[in-house]
Amino acid sequence: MKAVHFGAGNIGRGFVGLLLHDAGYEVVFADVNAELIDALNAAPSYEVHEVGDGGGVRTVTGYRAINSATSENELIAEIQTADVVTTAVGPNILRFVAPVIARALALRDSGLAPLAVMACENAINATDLLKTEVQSAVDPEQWEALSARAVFANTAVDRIVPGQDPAAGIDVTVETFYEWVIESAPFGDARPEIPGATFVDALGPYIERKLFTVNTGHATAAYYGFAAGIDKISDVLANSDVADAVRHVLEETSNLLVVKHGIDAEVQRAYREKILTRFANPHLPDTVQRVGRQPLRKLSRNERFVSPAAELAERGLGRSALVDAIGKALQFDVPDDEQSVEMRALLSDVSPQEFVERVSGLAPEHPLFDELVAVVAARSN
Ligand SMILES: NC(=O)c1ccc[n+]([C@@H]2O[C@H](COP(=O)([O-])OP(=O)(O)OC[C@H]3O[C@@H](n4cnc5c(N)ncnc54)[C@H](O)[C@@H]3O)[C@@H](O)[C@H]2O)c1
Ligand SMILES: O=P(O)(O)OC[C@@H](O)[C@@H](O)[C@H](O)[C@H](O)CO
Repeated sequence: MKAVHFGAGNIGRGFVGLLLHDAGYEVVFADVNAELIDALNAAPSYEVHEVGDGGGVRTVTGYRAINSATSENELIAEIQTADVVTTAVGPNILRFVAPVIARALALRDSGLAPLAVMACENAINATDLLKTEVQSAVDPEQWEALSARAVFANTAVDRIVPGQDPAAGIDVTVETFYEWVIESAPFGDARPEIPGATFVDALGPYIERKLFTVNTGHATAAYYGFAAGIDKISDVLANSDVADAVRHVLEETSNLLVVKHGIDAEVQRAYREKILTRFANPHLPDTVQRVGRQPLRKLSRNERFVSPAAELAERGLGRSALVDAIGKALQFDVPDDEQSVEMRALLSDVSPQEFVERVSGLAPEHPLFDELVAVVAARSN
């Protein structure tokens, strides 16, 4: 069995690549980072250091790595005969990897079993987005035939993989916890063999629970922590103001998840308590800069703050902690982060109303709109 994985970064090496390797796949990493590709190809294996309770060292062997920027034909040939394609490149990058997948599908033997395509990104229905991008890279008359050569399935991935110490080379430090949930319906009776993953009938509740608990809580901790001058995520919750803010935000998103998806309130309470212990893992060298990265993406319409706050507002439920956290996100000032720089420019160049429309995608008549305008205006003053 062969899997091609786009994005040999933190989650690519420390989670998706590891689980595919454990499942018996020959893993082919594709990445645009030439140094990383060379380092992977120069070593017969890399180590995944799982830190925290029950931690240990895992070794990934038998992989190859291809520079997708310079060796496109080689990559297309690999995808043509692969069983699985996964991505962990960031939702905004999916449009760049889609044309290569489209070209490989065009050349793929129609007698082969369909290629299983799964985007492993922190976004709702990321694989649907990838599929749309693949389709738009194909001649419309060919799409019906080509689409039969692939199965696209949405997934939710959860494992905290911090930025890595450059001295570690290609080895990766990760937390011990992991969860990979995959929607089963697109595969029918022919699911890919990935023992470390869980297949579910309906992914919606799982991806929303993950994004609106793990990622909303994480980003809240990052933005409050950054504003308080704290660098390490594991130190952030020791600040009682930050801990209160994170708990309050998670109570609000939990209310939504319980009402919307029928998740048991006690199960959800235990889930969020477990997550707080994961954030506080002192062995993970994670930073507020990584967790808060790309604030404009995180403040967009279908993301971890605006989506739950908008739905709570539509239902007449409390969302003040989420709105406050959005206000904290506006203080994220990291010169190396392009979206932080862009956000700061927007805050000074456009009115609060225009900022909210452009960044959150909400229309002025939405019940959350004025609350967001107020928080942006307070920040701009
Ligand atoms: N790190 C985590 O804790 C974590 C956990 C769950 C999900 N995720 C999600 O996984 C995705 C990747 O996150 P990460 O933390 O691994 O980021 P990362 O920056 O460590 O890795 C991304 C990799 O993608 C590569 N890349 C960029 N453009 C590319 C292209 N056109 N083709 C091929 N490769 C390309 C980069 O060179 C980099 O190696 C994001 O969507 C993130 O939200 C991350
Ligand atoms: O990857 P992002 O930028 O969407 O979010 C940053 C972190 O919250 C995220 O990477 C978590 O570590 C991860 O989602 C845990 O499963």
